[in-house]
Amino acid sequence: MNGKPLPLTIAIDGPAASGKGTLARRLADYYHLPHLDTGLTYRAVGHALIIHGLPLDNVSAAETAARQVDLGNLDREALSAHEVGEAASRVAVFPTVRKMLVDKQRAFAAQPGGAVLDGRDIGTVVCPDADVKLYVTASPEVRAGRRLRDIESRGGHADLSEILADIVRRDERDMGREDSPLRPAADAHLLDTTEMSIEAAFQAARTVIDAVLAKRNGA
Ligand SMILES: Nc1ncnc2c1ncn2[C@@H]1O[C@H](COP(=O)(O)OP(=O)(O)O)[C@@H](O)[C@H]1O
Ligand SMILES: Nc1ccn([C@@H]2O[C@H](COP(=O)(O)OP(=O)(O)O)[C@@H](O)[C@H]2O)c(=O)n1
Repeated sequence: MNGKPLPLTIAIDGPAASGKGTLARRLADYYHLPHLDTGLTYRAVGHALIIHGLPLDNVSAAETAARQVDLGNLDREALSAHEVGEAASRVAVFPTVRKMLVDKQRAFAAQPGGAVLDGRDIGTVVCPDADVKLYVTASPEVRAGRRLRDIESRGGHADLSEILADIVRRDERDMGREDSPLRPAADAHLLDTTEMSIEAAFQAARTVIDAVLAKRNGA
């Protein structure tokens, strides 16, 4: 795209390893928008507790860590470990932690040109007025296979059935929590990538976004 009207805010949600981050980065690049992977903010909190040897149900330590999260300084490499994702979903149930992180995420989303954000509650809570909302999903088995390949590509080893069990447990926790559970916003476009390549998912998302932009332009 070139010369597309701004601002444009794109909200992408979905369960673990559905491909939302890959899609978000691709769309941000294509539409020249800043991107925030909000999962990294929850991962940063979980990671802080792990490295200080603190239990993951220590709310006040999680609050302190959440207050210190700096969006400009999120180390994707250090935060990408599978167990940090699990820790993130444990601390993500605390409403006070969520509020601190959501405030930072909303400030990012409020940039004049718009932004792409991906996570679990972007279309429902962080950016309920987003121009485009996508809910990316895929079968748990396919998602577990993708996560396993991620781990192996970083030189790690893991067991597919354990990864699958972790993913199912994380889905249940994320969908079942009281505050901001994972669910598609009523006006989200569903994108099931179970049998879609990264390129096909990108093209499908582009079709949705370009239709929204065309409508906005009165086409
Ligand atoms: N449509 C797709 N088909 C195949 N692999 C994909 C697809 N989308 C993403 N992936 C791969 O799956 C893995 C998880 O994707 P990622 O974008 O990190 O998921 P999420 O952000 O939802 O956790 C990555 O290795 C990515 O390259
Ligand atoms: N907007 C968000 C983003 C992540 N999270 C939590 O953070 C965890 C890690 O998110 P992530 O997006 O990095 O995880 P993956 O989908 O990459 O495995 C999720 O399992 C959620 O519990 C959240 O509650 N809200």
